Amino acid sequence: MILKTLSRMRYFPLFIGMRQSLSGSVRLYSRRSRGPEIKNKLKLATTVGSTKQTGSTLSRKPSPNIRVSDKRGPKIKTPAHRSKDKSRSTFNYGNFGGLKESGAEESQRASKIISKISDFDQLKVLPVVRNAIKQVIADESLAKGKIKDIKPSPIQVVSIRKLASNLMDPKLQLHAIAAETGSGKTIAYLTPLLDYLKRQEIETPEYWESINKKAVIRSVILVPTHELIEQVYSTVSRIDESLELHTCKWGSSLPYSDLLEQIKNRIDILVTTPAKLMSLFNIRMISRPDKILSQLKFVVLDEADTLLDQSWVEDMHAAIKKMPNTNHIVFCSATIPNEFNRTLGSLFPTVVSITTPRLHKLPNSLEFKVIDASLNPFKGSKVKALAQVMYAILNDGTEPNFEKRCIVFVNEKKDVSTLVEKLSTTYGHNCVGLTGDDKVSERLEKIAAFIQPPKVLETPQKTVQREADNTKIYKIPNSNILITSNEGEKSNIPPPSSRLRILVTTDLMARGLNFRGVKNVILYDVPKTSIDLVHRAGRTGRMKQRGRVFMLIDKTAKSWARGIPKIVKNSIALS
Ligand SMILES: Nc1ncnc2c1ncn2[C@@H]1O[C@H](COP(=O)(O)OP(=O)(O)OP(=O)(O)O)[C@@H](O)[C@H]1O
Repeated sequence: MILKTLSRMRYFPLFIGMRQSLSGSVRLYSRRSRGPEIKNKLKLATTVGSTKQTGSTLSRKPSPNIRVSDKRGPKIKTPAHRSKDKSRSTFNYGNFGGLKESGAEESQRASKIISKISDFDQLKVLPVVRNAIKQVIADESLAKGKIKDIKPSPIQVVSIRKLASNLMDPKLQLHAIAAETGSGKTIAYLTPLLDYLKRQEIETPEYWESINKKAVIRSVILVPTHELIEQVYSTVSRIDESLELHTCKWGSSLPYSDLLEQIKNRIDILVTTPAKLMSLFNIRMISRPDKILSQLKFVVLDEADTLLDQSWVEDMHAAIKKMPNTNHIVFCSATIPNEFNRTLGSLFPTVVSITTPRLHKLPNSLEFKVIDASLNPFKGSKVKALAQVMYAILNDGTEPNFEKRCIVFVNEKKDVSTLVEKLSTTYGHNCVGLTGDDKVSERLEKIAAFIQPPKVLETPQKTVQREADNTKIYKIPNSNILITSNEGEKSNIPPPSSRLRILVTTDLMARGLNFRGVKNVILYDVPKTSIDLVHRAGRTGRMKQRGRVFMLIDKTAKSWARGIPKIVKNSIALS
């Protein structure tokens, strides 16, 4: 009961925060209206500000009343009181817990559809769009498959099928796509978007004639970071040619004059952030921004739980209000926090959710290891434990022909530089740190080597010949990772710097980024919430690839942190 009241309280400031910007009313989308209409005004209490996001997750204080599992070990909670289906169990993780549980019926329905549809040809998509999408996947996906072997992922099956059912219906349609990290959600929303644009051209030729030479934007994909603009645009731009569409990315480096040029030639798909889109109304050179957005029919909010978080919801809401003729709004995320779920339900009561049975489950291709730094030989030093794990990753014989990459997540931005310093100078690693304080251009440069597929090594790694055995060997519990007590072990392998590349960062890089072929993620700090855990761990083990997550704990770690390997193994959803 305490949890419920508390989360309602936490939710309530959301509307209060909005009141300050929406002059006393919160617009609600009514069931019958074609577009946004004021349905009723919420009576709101005193005001509190809304916290601005500062390039890493919001610093929320854990509420004292949140119950964490007891000392005896993590409780796998069977929330009988919460879900009718007694057989399901979820794992209440972190200070908040607080992820929406998908109902059993919803999962069963999705499983049934997924079992019946295993090929793109079974989905109602224009052949030209289907071929373009399969080509994009074949070009991008690491599992260099042949076009004919490309199959839709579960979330792509259920999303494309659902949106295709009434795709060209003129009324406002709202969908929320949610599935585990690395499950192909980008293609899941891009396919219906492309299909919509091409059908508009084919099925309404007069309308198409009336706009195709106009200065308009037909669809927009909104994302929270510049890195995601680059990533999503690199996928979207691959279909330019084949579908004769004008695509545009509006990040930090696009001058207004170039943007104007592109608008003049019609933009079919714009990839940008909400703030950039809203700045259209402040560009002197643009006299009628409302006209430019008057033909905006398809809107996607990727990482939607961030875009409708307390720190963004005002910009987001203002942006959506400027799109009066939208046909489709698609919200997309790997996590549905309860708070987001309530916001969505209140602002957009007709939203239809599209999920898969693996929502809020960590990828089952993940090996999840918990390493207790309070044990010997680390004696409480997490830096030592980290160094040993790096040493083990370097020498465990995995990825023998490629440069290994490892992403280290910390909770606090201030710890990034200290850790980079330690790993580079004390242990000689090739290591960079990235936070929201870096310029966008620096950030893009730093992550480039992690977004690209792994680099091939000139001299493949030979397996380590262990020297005379005066070194003690430590085995990480339930893993094949052996750690020696003597870090300075000499052996006939190239220095670490040429074989392992390390990125130390915060949650800023945890969302959505498709770190292609990165096999190792280290959680230097225990993530505070299940949302952070899902997104950080989800940077590896993507689209059925293997991946390893090492989480460092010490004696201050709560018992629920130790329960993660079990929930990954048993494929239990986080709640
Ligand atoms: N049908 C498919 N078959 C094989 N690979 C695919 C398929 N669809 C997408 N991929 C690849 O899977 C990877 C992950 O896709 P994507 O980044 O869209 O995942 P996501 O669900 O958005 O992840 P996150 O929740 O972390 O944002 C990409 O490299 C993409 O090229």
